Amino acid sequence: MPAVIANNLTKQYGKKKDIVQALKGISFEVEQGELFGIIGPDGAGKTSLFRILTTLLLPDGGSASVDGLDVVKDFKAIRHRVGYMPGRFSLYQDLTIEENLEFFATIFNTTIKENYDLIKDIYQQIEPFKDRRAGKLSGGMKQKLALSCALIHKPSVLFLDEPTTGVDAVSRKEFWEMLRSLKKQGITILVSTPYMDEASLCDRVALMQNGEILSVDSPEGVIASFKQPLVAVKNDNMLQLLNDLQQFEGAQDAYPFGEYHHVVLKNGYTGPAVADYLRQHHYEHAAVQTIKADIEDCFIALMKSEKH
Ligand SMILES: Nc1ncnc2c1ncn2[C@@H]1O[C@H](COP(=O)(O)OP(=O)(O)OP(=O)(O)O)[C@@H](O)[C@H]1O
Repeated sequence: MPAVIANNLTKQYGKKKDIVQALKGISFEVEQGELFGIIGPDGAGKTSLFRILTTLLLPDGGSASVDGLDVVKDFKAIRHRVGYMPGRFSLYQDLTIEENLEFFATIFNTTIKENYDLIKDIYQQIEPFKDRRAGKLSGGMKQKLALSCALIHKPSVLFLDEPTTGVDAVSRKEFWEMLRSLKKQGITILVSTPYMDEASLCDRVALMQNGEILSVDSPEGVIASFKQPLVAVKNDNMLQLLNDLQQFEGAQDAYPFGEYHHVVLKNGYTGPAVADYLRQHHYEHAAVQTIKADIEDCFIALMKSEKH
């Protein structure tokens, strides 16, 4: 039995002229023990989806189950089985680290001691500061405390809504390592993120945009679906270069990518054709390299093809 099943979920906000269709019929399944990513920009509908699956919001249509339990009918039972780390900091700022953790343990009728093993690796990193108020912690420490609190009742499915947003690169990396070790303990994890590069750290990812899921696949599967030739181009005047690349008849798309511009070529065009075009436009020293698509290139292509 899959750990999570979403079947044609819909959700809208507002009335009449101001209606926002936040979820437009979302369907997917997450297997037990999977680390499943939901990647999408702000406003894609990730929070609405997580709030429905954690029984904090009712869907307008469709159905969903977690651990075989229905999110509407069996909401009470589900609440004991899921851990939820909301996007915004959810802890009590005036309580200390230890008091926050005790509070969450008490609501679930358990104790820190009882489930210490599960949170040990994470909690030990902040335990030396256990008397510090949550409001006075750094972003990375808050994140570790919030994760400990979401885990303290030993959930079988963990929902993490944008846990790495606004967190520095080192803490982001550490956080993903923590998730991989939680996965080894058999916990199913759904994690949402706006960062496309985090997709490659998941077992499978769903790409979400405007209330719809555009694809569900393994990171390798997403990359394999990219069939167009791709080149990376660099020169001194990157802004002018981008404009010129976008005018190239063989370019299907051109966009900034780190210190390069990536150009997706129409079939039949190759790197040397791009180099010729640039020479004709007086770029004597532009570096043009044929490259393999990265997961971000694949998502950009999927999102743009959906928009058209
Ligand atoms: N309570 C609400 N009332 C009106 N519109 C809402 C409400 N909550 C969300 N929305 C709208 O629904 C859409 C989806 O929002 P949601 O928060 O689910 O997306 P998200 O992917 O989590 O984005 P974010 O990271 O910005 O929270 C957005 O257009 C948002 O403005």
